[in-house]
Amino acid sequence: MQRSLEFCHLLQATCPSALASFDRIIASAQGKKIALFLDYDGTLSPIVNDPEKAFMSPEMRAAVKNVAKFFPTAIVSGRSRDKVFEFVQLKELCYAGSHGMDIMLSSADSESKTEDDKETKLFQPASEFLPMIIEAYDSLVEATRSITGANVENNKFCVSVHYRNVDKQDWNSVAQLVDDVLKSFPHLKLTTGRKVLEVRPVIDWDKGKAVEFLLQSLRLDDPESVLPIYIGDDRTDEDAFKVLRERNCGYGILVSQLPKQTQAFYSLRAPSEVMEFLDSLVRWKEQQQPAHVQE
Ligand SMILES: O=P(O)(O)OC[C@H]1O[C@H](O[C@H]2O[C@H](CO)[C@@H](O)[C@H](O)[C@H]2O)[C@H](O)[C@@H](O)[C@@H]1O
Repeated sequence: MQRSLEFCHLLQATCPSALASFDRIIASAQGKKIALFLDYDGTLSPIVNDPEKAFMSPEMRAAVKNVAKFFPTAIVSGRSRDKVFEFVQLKELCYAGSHGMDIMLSSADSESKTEDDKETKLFQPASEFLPMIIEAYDSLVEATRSITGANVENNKFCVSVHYRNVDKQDWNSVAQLVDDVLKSFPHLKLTTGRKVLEVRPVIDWDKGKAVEFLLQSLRLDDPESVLPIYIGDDRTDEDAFKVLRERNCGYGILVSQLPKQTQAFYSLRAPSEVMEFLDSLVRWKEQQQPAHVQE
């Protein structure tokens, strides 16, 4: 208990709580439109052992639905776009799957329009890698078959090799097997996340680039009139935090219970605090509406 309190102080010291700093955050949003970017696993849903069961709560879904009524909102996830949509189930959002390599500008539009219209709303900078990713997925499944608890997930333009449920003494073997497979795929690279090894194309594209692309495409790239806020918990979210910090145009919010090196400005300790933050944004916006609009 003592130890976790100390950690908490350290994190607060380097990266203040977004809830405690809420007034300061909204003060810098005065006269601007807030644009929200939300990671999924560990941010909107708690981390669980089975990636197929990482459901978000109905309360969190309602909180995201509510913020999206007031602010343009996008989900930016390492999951495949289809999978993360299956979890979130909100048509009013934009979705960037596969760590930003599969962007659908508006899922609401995607159902009602023709195939041509759909294509103009889709951005897939790694599409040429699709056959290679399928091949790598098959090889990784085969290579890790003998490791109890290892789980390979196909995220369309990238592949996740999970070791959360693998005995700790076999973690190095998983890493070695993945390295060995990658020797046959020089155009794929490895990144790491929360008890997961992520295999993806070597292209210069990440969640940071995806956020820049979304800001531009949605005409939200004027820092004088837009304040982007990105909330995420993982290493891959750091690319997005960095973009906002370097452009000096918005805030990254790291979701973490432990102190971490981060490019984020603020922190929240768990998805429950993310929900509280989203609810606070909605309450603040509702208070700003003239009475006749609220009725
Ligand atoms: O960018 P994200 O939406 O955060 O996706 C990153 C990875 O998230 C998922 O894995 C993580 O969450 C799982 C469920 O809680 C957990 O079991 C796993 O250990 C975590 O690494 C997802 O399954 C991966 O494919 C994503 O790359």
